[in-house]
Amino acid sequence: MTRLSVNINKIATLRNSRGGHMPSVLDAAINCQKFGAEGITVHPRPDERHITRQDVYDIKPHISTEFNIEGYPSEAFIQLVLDVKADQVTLVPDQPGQLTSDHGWDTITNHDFLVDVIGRFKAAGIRTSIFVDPDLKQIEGASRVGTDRIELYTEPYATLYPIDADKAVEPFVKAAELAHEFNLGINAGHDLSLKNLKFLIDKIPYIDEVSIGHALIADALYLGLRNTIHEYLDCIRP
Ligand SMILES: CC(=O)[C@@H](O)[C@H](O)COP(=O)(O)O
Ligand SMILES: NCC(=O)COP(=O)(O)O
Repeated sequence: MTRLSVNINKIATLRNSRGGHMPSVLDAAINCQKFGAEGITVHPRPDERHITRQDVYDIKPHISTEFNIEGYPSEAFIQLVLDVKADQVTLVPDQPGQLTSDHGWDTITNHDFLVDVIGRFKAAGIRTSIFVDPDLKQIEGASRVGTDRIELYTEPYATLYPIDADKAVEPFVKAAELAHEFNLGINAGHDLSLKNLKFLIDKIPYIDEVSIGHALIADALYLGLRNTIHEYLDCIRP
């Protein structure tokens, strides 16, 4: 059954815009779980544009579901994740100045690096996921680096979906089928929304987890956080 992990980066964006503590990122983590979220995702970027390192420490004791920490595996990031012992770490190949995550790993050229980093997290009992494009060569490369899961980068799906849903989802179905053959767990995320989520789940029902933030927090401005989370859950389990 697919789990919904709510990414609360954008709560922190709003909080940081005034330099204070409102809206509370911790309250958001607590309430998202109370409203039905089955995980909390944060991406503490090096510039702390939204989620800060301190947020990660503040949130951890209040996670009653699953804590997924995303980021580029710099030594500082690795130590942070090991220190708080996240339930899952999602490795993304982001450069510090990137506007957002916009591509998956080259799992072939980064093979040795990923094997080393993944091995450190697995030795600590932390589930690993690596951000990948729906490229069959990269999925095959992912099967060789020891990761527990992949996370399919779904922005291309979300962009093409309104134009041609079947064409948009096709590469993701093929990538998921291959990952399944390799016994890799399958997460998905980036630009998923109330518009495109149900179709993706219908076509790939064995997705383990979707992590959704930007659109969900935007929807909550109009629907409220409780109703929004319920609507996203209804897309996953109608
Ligand atoms: C990895 C991914 O696709 C997103 O979770 C990413 O963390 C979004 O980052 P921003 O919220 O900084 O755009
Ligand atoms: N891994 C994807 C994620 O956590 C949230 O991405 P988005 O919904 O903010 O685009």
